[in-house]
Amino acid sequence: MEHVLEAEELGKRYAGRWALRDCTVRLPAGRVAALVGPNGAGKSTLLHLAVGLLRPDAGEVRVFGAAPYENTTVLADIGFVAQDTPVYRDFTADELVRMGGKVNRRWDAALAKARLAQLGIPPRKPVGRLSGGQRAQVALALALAKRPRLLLLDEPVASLDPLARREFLQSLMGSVAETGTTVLLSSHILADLERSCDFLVVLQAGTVHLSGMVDDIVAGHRQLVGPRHHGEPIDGVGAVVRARHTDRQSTLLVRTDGSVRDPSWTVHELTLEDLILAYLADHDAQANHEAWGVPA
Ligand SMILES: Nc1ncnc2c1ncn2[C@@H]1O[C@H](COP(=O)(O)OP(=O)(O)OP(=O)(O)O)[C@@H](O)[C@H]1O
Repeated sequence: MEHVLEAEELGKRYAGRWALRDCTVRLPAGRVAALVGPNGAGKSTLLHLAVGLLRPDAGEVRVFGAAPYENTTVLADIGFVAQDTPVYRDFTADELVRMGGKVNRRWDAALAKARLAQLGIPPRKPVGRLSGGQRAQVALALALAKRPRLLLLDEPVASLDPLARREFLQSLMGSVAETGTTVLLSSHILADLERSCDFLVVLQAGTVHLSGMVDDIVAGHRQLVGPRHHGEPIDGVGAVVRARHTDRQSTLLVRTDGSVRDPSWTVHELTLEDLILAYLADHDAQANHEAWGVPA
């Protein structure tokens, strides 16, 4: 399988503190991948390393086989939209489309114009006077016009209304299906992801907790509800990811490679959103409380 992006024990420190650590992940070609994790998990840091804006402090990241920080030629194949959609605010969308043609090898101005026209973005208004969501659409249109082989999007839908969000993700999937572009997008809006992404990377406190094809991940997890569990093995369960207990009952998120046959457990399937939330919940509670000097 061809991997577009490969990170191997990748690490980045800011002022001596690891923002990303031992990050090993491989992104297969042609996927729309979601990068999820709580605030401060290291998502932007990973994306900035992948587009060569940051230099790794440990390990390595390769995009199309090259290290982006050292090898800037690979950047022609990468489209990137940063979190704050930093387009030049004094320029109009039309001017930005024309400027893009001057600084990019491959440039599909017609594609950008068709997208912006369809979205009703005014061509001759400075983008600084557009709404946040309209600016995000301009930034995406410019990134797509570059005809990138890998598109990195840092929270692209955060400022979009629900309809625009759906349209954005649908058109993204359409454009990916047409061009074979691989996409890695960070998002906090989990409900959208199951429909639009087929690969998932879960980051938590700078490390990868889960990555793989969405269908495999969903098929490989179940929630079990049953009698109070004290760690004894359960037939059909590979690992317990998370456990919650009352005096008499336990609720477990488990990895399973087959059916759970023990009749004392009720087995529930999980949505992708439930699964991600279960992975993320409570994880750093102890460390965070210690950092603030208050009891957990
Ligand atoms: N320039 C910087 N200087 C110092 N620390 C930084 C810097 N940028 C990020 N950090 C820290 O690195 C960690 C990871 O930040 P990052 O922005 O990558 O997280 P994120 O997952 O993108 O968060 P969010 O969802 O809030 O955008 C955080 O603890 C953050 O405070």
